[in-house]
Order: sequence, then structure tokens, then C-alpha cells
Amino acid sequence: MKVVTKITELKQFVQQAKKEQKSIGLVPTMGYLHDGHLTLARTAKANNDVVIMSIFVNPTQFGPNEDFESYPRDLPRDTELAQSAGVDLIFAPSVEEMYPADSGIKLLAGRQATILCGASRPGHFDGVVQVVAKLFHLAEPTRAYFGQKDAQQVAIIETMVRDFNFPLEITTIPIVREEDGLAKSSRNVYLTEQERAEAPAIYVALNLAKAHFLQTKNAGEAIALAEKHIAENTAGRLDYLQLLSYPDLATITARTEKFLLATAVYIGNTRLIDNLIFSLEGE
Ligand SMILES: Nc1ncnc2c1ncn2[C@@H]1O[C@H](COP(=O)(O)OP(=O)(O)OP(=O)(O)O)[C@@H](O)[C@H]1O
Ligand SMILES: CC(C)(CO)[C@@H](O)C(=O)[O-]
Ligand code: BAL
Repeated sequence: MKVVTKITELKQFVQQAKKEQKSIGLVPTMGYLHDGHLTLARTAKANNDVVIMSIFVNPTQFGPNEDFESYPRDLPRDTELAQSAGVDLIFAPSVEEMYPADSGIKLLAGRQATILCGASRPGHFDGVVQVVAKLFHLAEPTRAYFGQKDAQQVAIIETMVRDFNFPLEITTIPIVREEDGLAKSSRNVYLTEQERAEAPAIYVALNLAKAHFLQTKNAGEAIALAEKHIAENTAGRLDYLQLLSYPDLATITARTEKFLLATAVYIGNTRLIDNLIFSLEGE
């Protein structure tokens, strides 16, 4: 496995793979790898000849008071883990390599970015589509891999791929969880012991709301139930908890077939996200 930091080196690898008519799987990450990322890499490896993983904490998707500086980073550890998951090339550029000049030109993520995480983190998804579009141009993947944990991100990237005709396929994987249900996240390392013990209440709350909604079709009651569970079982502060249609992220109607029940909760200073995607049959 190779680790490169320069765009020219990435492009060399891509050109060689294209010459050999190899399919390319791309796994974009911000590093500090856990089993969610490694499952993405293994899935990519099973379906492509070569796998490129990007590791880049992208400054343009962080707000001024967010955790860009303190976001956990450990490239040597990531290198070992990525290799064990079958990654062929890590692309780990510096900020200057990715953004040599601030031209001010940006992509706008659009309507799907105005709600949920987009409402709490203004500009976040503009930064995400900016860096993902660049990665798509540079790595020219046959398939790109994203986790359902960032369900809104997936919906927005799928829209970008459709609207801007990127010649690639988006593949998603289900949320990988700890044994107690907490969604794996690089940010879980921020949690104190007490906060870590409370955090699984988020997943329990989502499941309570899902079960109540499927039984009663009463979204208001279902959400109130989940909010109560989080309030009673954590010292956390709810950012949002909403039931929307998926993937269009619109208000649910009697015709909605697929639902996204999504939440963001501050457990202490750590903002954790989680969600369930399901149909009326419950899958
Ligand atoms: N628990 C998980 N299960 C499945 N996919 C995941 C999981 N956690 C992250 N991913 C996916 O991995 C990719 C890279 O995510 P990222 O590097 O931001 O990791 P992260 O752990 O989600 O970090 P954070 O939660 O701190 O934002 C994204 O497509 C994301 O959806
Ligand atoms: C897709 C991504 C790597 C873009 O920086 C990031 O938003 C993430 O890790 O989900
Ligand atoms: N996985 C989302 C990246 C972020 O929180 O900025």
C-alpha cells in the first residue's frame, strides 16, 4: 500500500489503474479510522480492482467555532488499519495541497442542505460537496463509498452526482455500531467515561420513536417519546430530532415510502449524530 500527499502522485496512480482498465473504489474519510471506515474499505475492495482512501480533515466544512483544530488525527495508525482493510492507496493531502488559493468559488449544496445538520452547521454541506467534487475529479472512481451514518450527506452527494453528471456510482453501507448500539464515530474519543455511558441512549431513543411511529403513525408522539428518553437518560442537549422522507428530505405524507429518523445530540461538548432509515414495513 502507498501513502501519497500530492495530487500529482494520486493522478499517476489513477492513470496507471485506468491504463490497466482497473475499476477504482474511492473511500473519502477524515481519518482516525474505526470499523465504520474499514467496512467501507472492505466493501470497496470486494467490488473494485483497487481502492483509494482519502484522509483529509477538510477545513471548508467546519464552522468557525467547530472542532477543526482538535479533530483527532493519527496517520501512522490509519495507515496500518487501512492496509489491513485492503486499501491500495491513501491520499492524505495538506490543506495547501487541496486549496492552494481561496478563489472564493464554491458549490452550493441546495435545498437538502438547509435542514437537519445543514441548519445547525451553516455552510457545512457546501464544504462537503466542494471537497467531494474535487476528490471525484482527482480519483476518477468507478464507485464511491459513504456511510449511512451521514444520511443527509449521502442524499446531497447523490443529488450532486445526478445534477452534475459525475460518471460514477454511489454505494452506501449501514451504520456500524458499538456493542451497546452507539454509532461508531471518530468523535466518540471526545466523550468522558460518564458521557460514553450515556451516549447509547441516543440509539435507544431512535428505536423507541420508530416503533411508536410504525404502530401509531403519529410522528409527533414518536418524536416526543424519543426526546423524553434522551432528556431522562443523558445530561445532553438535543440539537434536532426529525422524521422526514428519504432521500428527498421532505415533510412526510401518507405516500411516503422511506423514512429518515435523524438526530444530533450534544453529549457534553461532543455533537453526535445518528439515524434510522426504514419503510412502513419496518425494514
Ligand atoms: N459508524 C459508521 N458506520 C458506517 N459508516 C460510517 C460510520 N462512521 C463514519 N462512517 C462513514 O465514514 C465516512 C467518513 O466519515 P468520517 O471520517 O467523518 O468519520 P466519522 O467517524 O463519521 O467522524 P465524525 O463522526 O467525527 O464526523 C463517511 O462516509 C461516514 O458516513
Ligand atoms: C465525505 C467527507 C470525507 C468529506 O470531507 C466527510 O464529510 C466525511 O468524513 O463524512
Ligand atoms: N462525517 C461528517 C464530517 C463532519 O462532521 O464534518
